[in-house]
Order: sequence, then structure tokens, then C-alpha cells
Amino acid sequence: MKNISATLAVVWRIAGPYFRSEDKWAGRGLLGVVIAMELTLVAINVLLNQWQNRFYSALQAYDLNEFVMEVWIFIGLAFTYVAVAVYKLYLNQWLQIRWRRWLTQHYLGEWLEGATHYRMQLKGDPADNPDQRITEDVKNFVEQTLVLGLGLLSSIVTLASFVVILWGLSNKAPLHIYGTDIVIPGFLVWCAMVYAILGTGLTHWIGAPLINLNFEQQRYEADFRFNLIRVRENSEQIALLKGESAERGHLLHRFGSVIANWYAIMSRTKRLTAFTASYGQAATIFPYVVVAPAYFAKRIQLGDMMQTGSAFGSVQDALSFFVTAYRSLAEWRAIVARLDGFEMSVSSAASIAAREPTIGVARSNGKAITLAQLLVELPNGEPLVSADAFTVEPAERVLVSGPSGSGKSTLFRAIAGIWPFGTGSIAIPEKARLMMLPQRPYFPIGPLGDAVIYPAEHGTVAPEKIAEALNAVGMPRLAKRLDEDGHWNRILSLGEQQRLGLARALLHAPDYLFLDEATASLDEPSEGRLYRLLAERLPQATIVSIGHRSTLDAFHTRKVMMVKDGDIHVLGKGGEAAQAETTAAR
Ligand SMILES: Nc1ncnc2c1ncn2[C@@H]1O[C@H](COP(=O)(O)OP(=O)(O)OP(=O)(O)O)[C@@H](O)[C@H]1O
Repeated sequence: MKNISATLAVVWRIAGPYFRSEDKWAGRGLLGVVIAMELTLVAINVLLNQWQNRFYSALQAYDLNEFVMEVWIFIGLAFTYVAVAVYKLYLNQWLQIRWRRWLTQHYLGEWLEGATHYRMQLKGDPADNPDQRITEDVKNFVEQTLVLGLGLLSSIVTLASFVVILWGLSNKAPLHIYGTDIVIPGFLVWCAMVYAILGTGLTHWIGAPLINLNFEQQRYEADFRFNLIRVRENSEQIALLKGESAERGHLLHRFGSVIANWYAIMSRTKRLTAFTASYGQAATIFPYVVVAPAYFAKRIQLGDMMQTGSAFGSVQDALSFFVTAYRSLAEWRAIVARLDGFEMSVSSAASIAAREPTIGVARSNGKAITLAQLLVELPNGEPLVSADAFTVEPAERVLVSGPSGSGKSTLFRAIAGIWPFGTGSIAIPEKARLMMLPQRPYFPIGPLGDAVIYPAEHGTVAPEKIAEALNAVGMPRLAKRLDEDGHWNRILSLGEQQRLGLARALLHAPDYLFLDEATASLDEPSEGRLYRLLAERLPQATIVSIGHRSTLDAFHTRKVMMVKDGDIHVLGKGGEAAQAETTAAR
């Protein structure tokens, strides 16, 4: 019970916001109409149940006129039923897509807000595979919540209506054993209840492990898919290293978990189906057996008997709602748990700054970037880099060097404001625009022109300007292919990607440009040409580079070393001593 109310609280937390959103009137309106239609269907079922009594009584009495009239009534009821059922489904689907659209936009917004998606990964995110949450889980949540919610409502109303009918019928057909009437008020109701509750209880007992098994299955399937995607994305590396056999081993190992869990699901489902199928079969005959003594003692008519059978079936259907919906209920709870995990993870990643001491990145009135008492840590709390009273003046050209793994890239991440682990502060001039160029720039799949100007949107930069920038960085061939669609990270060599990265920097013209080994894959003369190009085109920009090549010194006005100090590195001014120390550390 506690579990159910906890699940319902979570469902309300996930579902509620849509019905309070800007689309609330459409959502509430559609939901209201669908509920009204669901109730209309229950009402028609009640009328059909009463119709059954009159119809079979007419048959038993060979009353042709009554028979013909009942046929017309049936046609009227059936026609209404079909019309309501069709539009109930149609409007339900309409509500589903509107709700799903809103929820997807909402989740995408929160996941992509700031660097939440990145922080979720850094924190060793427990809500694995956000792609699955935002696609399948959102879709299934909306679908199943409506199916189960409306099913529950319809069951409750059906139960109430047919309990009244069965109660009345019980008075007509008292329990008749060995020639004596035993009067138990509403005994047909009690029979139906006991039968259904017994069935529900046993089903829960047999089917409970399916909840967890289904949850695990989704996880294993998603892991398997994710690893296949990784192979596809890294197929060149794998082919070069002849890693196919290792990959096959890893993939089959992961697929093994899918299979093993599936066997467990099969075995449990077999037991559950054996029970629910037997239960369903027995339910067909059970009510007739119960009222047969009264019928054969001629205490009731065929019409009463048929109406009892159908009313009994409806009460039991309503009560057995959990029996028949068991599987979907189990899946639904698993979906709710996954969406809940996703929401928790998003909000925990988004609110890291509010909960833990973090690196404060603030806009200031000053003209320089200043690092004060900065200690950058790893996600597990280990200290990595420290910097204090370190300033980068406007238009300066700074080269940061130091051993591999000393934390240079992580320091850049901290300055960009996406690395929250650590303490201290980073001040950035109020209106300064920063741009980070990594060693491997990211290009969205699509037209080349859009890939170059990313994250600016399509059409915001004139094609001639893009073509000119590509010419300037030595890629005239690509300047003619701006409209061509492609997966540019796969098509272009790393050196070419780095040239495109610099073209992006020329087009965005940031005030501060951070180059994290952004030209490391180019030959030295080309690297030199590109640095001279940056100096010529972006004379006011401050450039901070990370690089290992000594040839880079010529393009920078200051060189700063990462100096080892115990377990961490300190960002300090370059000098003979520092240089010697870092060399020794290598
Ligand atoms: N997300 C992360 N989780 C845990 N450790 C990390 C993470 N990112 C980086 N590290 C660790 O932080 C250390 C510094 O990494 P970083 O990439 O900043 O080094 P670097 O000085 O730029 O190295 P290189 O010169 O090789 O590029 C490394 O030991 C790395 O393993």
C-alpha cells in the first residue's frame, strides 16, 4: 500500500505539470471528454445488460414482437457504443501526442539546460541512457498512464453499477441447496468478489518478480544498443586495431545478460499465464453454475440467468482489472521508476552548485580573467590543479604547458563553467565572449555550412563569409560544398576538422579563445600559418593555448607551466626551475 501511494505520488509529480502548463486547457479538455466517453461506455454496458434479460425472456416466451423491438434497441445501443468507442480512442491518441510533445520538450529543455547533460555524466549518473528515457519511456508513460488510469476509472464505475444489479438479482435467485433457499443478501456479489479477489491476490503473488525483471530487461537492452552504437562510431579505430573479435566478445557478453534475463521473464510469464488463462476459462462457466440450482428449480427465467452471467462477468472483469492489467501495471511502474530516476538525476546535476561548495564562475567589471584561490578537483574529490592570483590580460597570448594528465583541459572546463568540482573563484569580464576549441571539435550531422558555424543557427551567417573563412584556413575544396549533408566528424581527417574548428573561431570572433591542443594534428608550418591568421583576423582577442610543441612559443607572449606540488599541479609562471621540475615529473 505504501509502495502504491509512493508510486502514485511520483506519477502525480511527473504527470501534473502538463495539466498546469500553457497547453493545460487543451489537455484538460481532452482528458475531460475522454473520461466522459469512458463513463458513457459503462452506461451503455449497463443498458446492454438489462437488454439481455428482456431479450432472452422474449426468446423463452416465443414473443416475436418483443424480439423485433429488442433487436432495434440493440442496433441503437450498438451504434452509439461504436461511435463513442471510436472517438474515445481518437481523442485519447490526440491527448497522448500533445502530452508527449510537452513532456519531451520539457525534458529536453532541462537535460540540455546549462551543462546538465555533461554534469550528469561526470557524476557517474545513475539514470543511464537518457536517450531511452526521453524517447521510449516518455512515450510509454503517457500511453500507459492513460490506459491504466481510464481502465481503473471504468472498472470502479462498472463495479459500482453491476454490484447494484447483481445485488438485485441475488434477491431473485437465492442460494438454493438441496431444495432449501438459503438467503444471504447479495450472495452473487460476494461470490464474484471472493472469486476476483482470490484471483488478484494469487496473480500478484506469482507476477510480482516481473516488475524487477522487466526493469532489468530494458536496461540490458539499452546497454547492448548503446555498445553497438559505440562500435559504429569507433568503427575505424576498431578496424585498424583488428579489435573485431574483442568487440564481438564484449557485445555477446552484454547480449548474454539480455538473454539470461529474458529466460527468467519467460519462465515467470509461463507460470503467470498458466494461472490467468485457467482463471479466465473458469470465469466463463462459474456464474451459471452458481445460479443453476435456482434456474432448474424454476425460481428464475432464462433472461435472469443470462443477465446474471453477464453482470457477474462485468463485476469480475472490473475487480480483475489488476489481474488482466498486471503485466502492463508492472511495466508501467518500471517506466515511472526510470522517469523518476531521470528527473532526480537532472535536478541533482542542475543543483550541484546549490548543494556543494563549487567553483564560482562570475562575471566581473574587470577587463581580465582572474583565477583566485582556485582548486580544481576530480568528481571523487581528489585535488587536481590549483591556481591563485592568476590573471589573463586582454589581448594577451598565453601558452599553457605541462605534463599529460596534469589537468590542463580540466582547468579550461572550469573556466568554461562546466566543471563544478572544486572551490575558489573565476572572474570573467562582464560582456566577454569565450570560445573553447578542443582537439577534436564537434560537428553536428547536417549541411557543412551549419556544421562550421555551430552553435549559431542556420542562416545566421552569410554563405560567402563561411566560404571565405574556409578559404582562409586552407580548405578551399570544402568552401564549395557548404550545402552538402554529412557526418563531418567521420568524413574529415582530424587535421581538417581542426582547420574547420579555427574557421568557426574566425566566424564567431570571440573575445577569449581557448585552444586545447586545437592544432596538434596539423604539421608545424600549417599550425604556424593558422596562428598568424588568428593574430591577423582577431587582433583584439585573448588567446590561451594548451600545447606541447616548442614551435608554439613563437606565437605566444607568455608561457605558463603546470608545476608539480605534491599530488597536485599548480598553474604558475614559466621559468627555468618550473621547466626543470615538470620535465622531472614526466
Ligand atoms: N570526467 C572525469 N572523471 C574522472 N577523472 C577525470 C575526468 N576528466 C578528467 N579526469 C582526470 O583528470 C586528469 C586530468 O585530465 P586532463 O584531461 O585535464 O589532463 P591534461 O593535462 O589536459 O592532459 P593531456 O595533456 O594529456 O591532454 C586525468 O588524470 C584524467 O583522468
